[in-house]
Amino acid sequence: MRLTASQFQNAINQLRLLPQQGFQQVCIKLPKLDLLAWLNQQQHTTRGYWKNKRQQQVAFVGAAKSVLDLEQLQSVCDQLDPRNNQLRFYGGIAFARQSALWSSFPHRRFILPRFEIRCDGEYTRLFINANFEHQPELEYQRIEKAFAALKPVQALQHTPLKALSRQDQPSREQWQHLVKQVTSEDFQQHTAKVVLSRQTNLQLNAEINAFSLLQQWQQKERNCYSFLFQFDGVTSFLGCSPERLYSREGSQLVSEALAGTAPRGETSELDTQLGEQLLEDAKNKLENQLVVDDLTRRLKELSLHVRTLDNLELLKLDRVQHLKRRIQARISPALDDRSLLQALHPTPAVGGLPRSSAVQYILKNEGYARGWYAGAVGWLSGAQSEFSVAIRSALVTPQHLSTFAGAGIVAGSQAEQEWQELNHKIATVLQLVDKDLLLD
Ligand SMILES: C=C(O[C@@H]1C=C(C(=O)O)C=C[C@H]1O)C(=O)O
Ligand SMILES: [Mg+2]
Repeated sequence: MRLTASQFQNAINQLRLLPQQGFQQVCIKLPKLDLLAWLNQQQHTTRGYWKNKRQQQVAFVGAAKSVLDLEQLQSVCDQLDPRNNQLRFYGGIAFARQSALWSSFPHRRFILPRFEIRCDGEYTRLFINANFEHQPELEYQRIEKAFAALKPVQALQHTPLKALSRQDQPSREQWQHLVKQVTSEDFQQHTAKVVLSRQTNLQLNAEINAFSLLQQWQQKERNCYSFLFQFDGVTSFLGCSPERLYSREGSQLVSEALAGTAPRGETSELDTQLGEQLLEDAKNKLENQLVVDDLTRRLKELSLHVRTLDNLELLKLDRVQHLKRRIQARISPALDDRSLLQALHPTPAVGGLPRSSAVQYILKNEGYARGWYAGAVGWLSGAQSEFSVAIRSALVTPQHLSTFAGAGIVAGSQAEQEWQELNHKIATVLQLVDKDLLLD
């Protein structure tokens, strides 16, 4: 990053002219740079990355403010100016259960980064954020220190790796048992859908670079959100998710039901055929419809007006294609992101229906802690926000990678087919880690 000491000093002088209270921000124009490569060089314990489907991306380091619980999140939402879409808190909320593996990813974690570099195609800009809730002079010292620690960008290296072992939780046998239980007549009478999931653990022969992995992954999945969060300098949660939880611009809210899956075809004819079959398939349509119904019901309780677009669309990804229905709503300006997140998450695309019994079943039976997998990740500001459902994701430490996949189990689901659906969903990342990794 070519930012001179005098440019930085100018920015600090600008900051001093602003009211020395609350959260403040200044911005400097930069030449274009590779954000993931830049992030890889930084030494700050908090690092993160976000890219939306319009290819607008941001890399951030350090934290001017951290939010760890609902009360703090509420207080931040209350403080944010409803006309400002630049002061942004990035982070996420977990699915539900935590474990030692997820120790730096608590139930909720949002940060106002110390430094953000945003790149939206036209401009590359550095934002410096300040938190004047405490002593301003101390805050200036922190900013100086974080600035002094910034490192110049260096190209990312993509090192080939080998997986030494693979372990699935639940195992194939356990999966068969769970699917049988959920599809049984008795169970179906009270719970129509449970999204069962699996954690696949890989032990690697050498150190894996999370930034390089994400760079390769997002090149394969351009129709996706792309994200990375690291809060302890070591453990990264990253992924390329096709699913929007919601985005909000003022009182306009956009959401979607993304559920129902088929693999991609090897030829374009086969691919079109698989897509057409998916659009007509009763089990997959049911998976999707249950998400539509629940999201519209919940949004109706919160909104002034809700509209579900009539047509089912296909969303084509690297290894799978999905059914998608768009949903729009007009919300009251008084409704904040804390309330929206609480109302909409977890949708039946990752939990099930009814929510509470499906989630209880998942917690009791999956046999591992989902952590931030199937949670919600994104950012919020006063005027705007954007959240993705954290699927197609992985938790990465230097020699270990856990990746996750779920499948909506409804009446008519077959255990073996659903197991294959999980494999299709993780194929993109597995092949990037080790191109010889065989799917079972
Ligand atoms: C839960 C996941 O995906 C969800 C399940 C789908 C399905 O079962 O068809 C499709 C998209 C998502 O709603 C995942 O990828 O982990
Ligand atoms: Mg499915």
